[in-house]
Amino acid sequence: MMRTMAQKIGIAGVLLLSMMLVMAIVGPFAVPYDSNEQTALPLQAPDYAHWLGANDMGQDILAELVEGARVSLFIGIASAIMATFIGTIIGLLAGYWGGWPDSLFMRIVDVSLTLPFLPLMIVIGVYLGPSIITQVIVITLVLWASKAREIRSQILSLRTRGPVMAAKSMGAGDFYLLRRHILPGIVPLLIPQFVRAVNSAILMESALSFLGLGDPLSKSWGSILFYANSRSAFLTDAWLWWILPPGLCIVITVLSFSFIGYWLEERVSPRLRTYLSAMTVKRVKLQAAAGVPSTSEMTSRGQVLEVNNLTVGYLKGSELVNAISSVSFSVNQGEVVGIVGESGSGKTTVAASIIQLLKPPAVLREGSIHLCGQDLTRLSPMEMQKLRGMKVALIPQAAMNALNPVLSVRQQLIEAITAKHKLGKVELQQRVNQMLEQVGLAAKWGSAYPHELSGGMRQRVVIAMALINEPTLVIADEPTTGLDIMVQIEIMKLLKGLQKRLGLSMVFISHDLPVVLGLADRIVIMKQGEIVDQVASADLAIASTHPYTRRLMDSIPRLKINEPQPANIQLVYEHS
Ligand SMILES: Nc1ncnc2c1ncn2[C@@H]1O[C@H](COP(=O)(O)OP(=O)(O)OP(=O)(O)O)[C@@H](O)[C@H]1O
Repeated sequence: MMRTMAQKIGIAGVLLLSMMLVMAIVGPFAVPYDSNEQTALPLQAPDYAHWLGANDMGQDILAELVEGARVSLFIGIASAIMATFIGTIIGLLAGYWGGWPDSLFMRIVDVSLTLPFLPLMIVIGVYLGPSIITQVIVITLVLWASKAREIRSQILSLRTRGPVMAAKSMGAGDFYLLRRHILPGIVPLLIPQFVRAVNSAILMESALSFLGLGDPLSKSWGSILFYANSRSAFLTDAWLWWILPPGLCIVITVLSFSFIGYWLEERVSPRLRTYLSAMTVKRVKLQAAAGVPSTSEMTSRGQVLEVNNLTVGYLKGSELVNAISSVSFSVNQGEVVGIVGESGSGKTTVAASIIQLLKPPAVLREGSIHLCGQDLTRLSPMEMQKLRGMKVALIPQAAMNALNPVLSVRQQLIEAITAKHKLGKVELQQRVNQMLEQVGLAAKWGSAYPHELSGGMRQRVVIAMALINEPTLVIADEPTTGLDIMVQIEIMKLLKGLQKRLGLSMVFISHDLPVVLGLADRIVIMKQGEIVDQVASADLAIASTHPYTRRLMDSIPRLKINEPQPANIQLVYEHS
């Protein structure tokens, strides 16, 4: 069975922690601890042959370590549970209800975060008396506030997310929202928080006890170090048997919790889990890919893009399910290739593969994507980043998602240029104005923010951003989705004009055959992840005999009842 790195680390963490737990739980039966007898260990080094209990002194050390494991683990885990619990409740109340509870709790959090650790211990220790409980209270007081703040900010972001708003609009109550949407959203945050809290608490307890502020009646690993230090063990040979063992126990425990936390974080966060699995599979598969045409071979064919045998899968559990299989097509210089298919046929997966922005759990299993002779599947992320915008650009589906709401149109266009070129201020402004004009927006719109524009205008800005660095290939992934029919026609006219004027090579993706026919020179028809037909647009009505293509054509609405199907569908779009 193949294990991810996180799983291996998690297993190491569990093994290390088990050692410590066995020591804490079973240890006292083997080496009972008596606080009256084992308070003053001698200074001279023991006989190491008898270290593990064969003589009295070895037995004393072991008994103290075992007792230390019980005390340190108890304080660490108890403080972490309390700090995480209090932090979660306060963060939840403040973040979810806002208003005065938020203001009140956040002021308390601010004050708590400024509390100094040592004076707090001394003050509370004086009032309550030094004990394990006092240590748990002080450590909890120090740790809970940062947890509350993290949880609050997570909830602030969760409570305005789409699913929560949708549930609210359906009349869902607060309890339902908290149980179904908010709490599951913060669990992935709680686990690493708890583990970090255990580690911090163990380290804090050790530090307090080492400084002599621990419980004098119990022996933690920190107080063993305190006694060792007070009898100058750091300066003599005694460090090896008096300081090293408790020090190692602290390190092993902290490491074990960190390892387990890392693994648990991956377990409870599906995104993280699929990401790691996808990364593992991707490496294996791509190493296996072979036999792709050489760069010189590709260039001699004169194609801008050649996709060969592309297969991409999505990890579902431990299974890799193909979303697209053996997809092959090419785009010539100045040609527009339309990819048409019903929802879920794999169009977006093809687009994301070309621009190498497949998101986990997607795995590029095999195939090659040659852009101007370079196989994009073999480029490093850095090399690919350099090509994006310059050689290949994407016009995405939802313009609003592609634009930064806090930057003006001009700032965003300037950012797109300066990411790739060094231009002076005047040249930058000229280029931005020129691009705005090319997409049919007056220069004054440069100072507008995305929310001040209509959907069609936003889409124009996105087109301007994609074209501003004059890419060789443009991928337009359903660029008219969500726009009304008149704006769709405007955007299609704009794209067609730009394509002709700039001689763009383009992959145009849509589920709408008439829309694609209005622009594309060649049509690639996809169904269930495979290409089922490829034909020149002009010949589609006559040349294509594939039943699926014919069905798509039959589904195009006719303008008049009883009007015969036009021979060239391209006319339908142009007249509409
Ligand atoms: N994140 C994902 N996890 C698992 N499967 C996915 C994921 N994204 C897409 N798929 C699957 O991949 C297949 C192709 O999806 P893709 O989005 O590429 O299709 P599409 O043709 O672009 O659809 P649409 O037109 O609706 O956007 C679908 O079967 C879909 O279920």
